[in-house]
Amino acid sequence: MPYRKANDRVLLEHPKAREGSTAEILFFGATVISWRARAKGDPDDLKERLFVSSKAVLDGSKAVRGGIPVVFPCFGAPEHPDHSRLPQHGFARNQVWAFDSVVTDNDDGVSVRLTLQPNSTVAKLYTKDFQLDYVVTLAEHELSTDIHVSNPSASEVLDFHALLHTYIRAPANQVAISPLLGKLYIDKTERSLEARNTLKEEKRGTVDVRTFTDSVYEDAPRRVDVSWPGGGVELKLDGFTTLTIWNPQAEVGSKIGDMEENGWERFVCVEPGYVRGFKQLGPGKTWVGQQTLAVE
Ligand SMILES: O=P(O)(O)OC[C@H]1O[C@H](O)[C@H](O)[C@@H](O)[C@@H]1O
Repeated sequence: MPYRKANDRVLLEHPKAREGSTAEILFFGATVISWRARAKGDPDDLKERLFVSSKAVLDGSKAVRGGIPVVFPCFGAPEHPDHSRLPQHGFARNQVWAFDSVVTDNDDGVSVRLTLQPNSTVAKLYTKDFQLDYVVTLAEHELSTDIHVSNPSASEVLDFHALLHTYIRAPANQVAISPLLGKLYIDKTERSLEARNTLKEEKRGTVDVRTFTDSVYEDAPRRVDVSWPGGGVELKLDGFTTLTIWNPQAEVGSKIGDMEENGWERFVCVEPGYVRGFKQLGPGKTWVGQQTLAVE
């Protein structure tokens, strides 16, 4: 059986290889907290590809610092009246999701679906109807995480942001991210509100995170290359409109309580999303954002 369910998580195991790729998903936040995989053609290269802080809290009392937290329905501090009582990045990363089903289970890989619907905790903060389905698929060299947002309402529009806050394990000071040349972005490291609201144009052929970086690019590319000497991960994206690149460096990272010592040196967050303007989803409609990570 290529998946194992425990009380608080599900473990996916690739069926083919004797010691194949694995992924681990906490029901809390539907947070993927581990993805071990090897690069194609490199049998000795099985290793962890996601960063989770050693100080991350995994008992469900706070969002996980690392892995792939799911951000919904607001990114950052709430701006929309429907979100006014929500914390930063919304509630999806702080709720226990239900294990729904095994979607596929064959020689290519294994795929499971987790779901989140309104519950009594969410209802205290947020009154809109919604249905989230999250399908996580483990293949030999790839991990796909697809978020489906549905609006069950018969009459109301659902306004939301959605984002996958992917912490890629990487030597942060050596990563090169492309292709972002010429893309417009918001620089959230700017001090004044005016500067934060002014679009900049990316002039670099490859983007690095050697200084504190918090950039929200418009017009997300369909493929993003994150590489460093000796390694890399490619992201294939569909449905997303923005790409956020975040690394707090010591300047901000040292103030994050659940960040391990010098943790910012060991990851870059590459975050496909729909976070510039709200997705306005009509009654009965579904929006899908798909991310596939592949070891290079
Ligand atoms: O500390 P968190 O709430 O998990 O947020 C961590 C980071 O998430 C995103 O990358 C945002 O662009 C950053 O502004 C934020 O600091």
